[in-house]
Amino acid sequence: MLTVDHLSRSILQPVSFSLADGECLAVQGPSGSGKSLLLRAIADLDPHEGTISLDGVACHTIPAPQWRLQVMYLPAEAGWWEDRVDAHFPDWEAACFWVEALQLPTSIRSAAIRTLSTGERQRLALARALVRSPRVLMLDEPTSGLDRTSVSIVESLLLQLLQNGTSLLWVTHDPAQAQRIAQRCLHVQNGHVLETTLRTSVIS
Ligand SMILES: Nc1ncnc2c1ncn2[C@@H]1O[C@H](COP(=O)(O)OP(=O)(O)OP(=O)(O)O)[C@@H](O)[C@H]1O
Repeated sequence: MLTVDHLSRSILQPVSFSLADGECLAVQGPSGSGKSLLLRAIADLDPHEGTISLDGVACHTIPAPQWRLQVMYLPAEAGWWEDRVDAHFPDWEAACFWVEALQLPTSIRSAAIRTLSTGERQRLALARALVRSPRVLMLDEPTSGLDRTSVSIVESLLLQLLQNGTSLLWVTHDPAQAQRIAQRCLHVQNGHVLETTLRTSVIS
């Protein structure tokens, strides 16, 4: 269980909520409202006030890199620091499972990052996160650059992850997607966060 208690930073007003194992919370709100600030603070990537804990262990009590492996933030545009794809995957065999699950060709291994489409890079970044098996995965618009088929593939895969106990915080600008993936939603507006209940259940 992830617990966020009076978390605040810069424009982000104090927010408290919890996220159970295997639960998905949608995060919605206008551009510039503070959604990424919220997720980055939870990943302990930026200074913040308040307490964040995972199964009762507060993030400030463990080294930040260790926390970020368990409570992982995947930005809308992931960073790439090497030219070739496989240079970002220390264990390519393990990565293959996720690469194939995301319906990317395994030949992508030897591709140059700069030659990939936005959608390919987006799915590859997701594979890079999934191979590390985070307990909580925070996704910043993970399907924004994808066609409908790829969106369905990503949603189905993440649903399986939920069923296996991974927790998700999922930023989306698509209200229909929020309805499909989550039962609860955090609405962010001018740094204020309001929790609401969504009507329908997770993806079928
Ligand atoms: N490190 C920072 N310190 C202070 N303010 C910041 C910082 N990073 C971003 N901001 C500002 O905080 C506001 C919220 O930014 P944020 O990136 O969280 O928006 P967002 O809701 O994720 O928007 P979008 O949907 O466009 O991605 C913006 O006005 C942004 O300029």
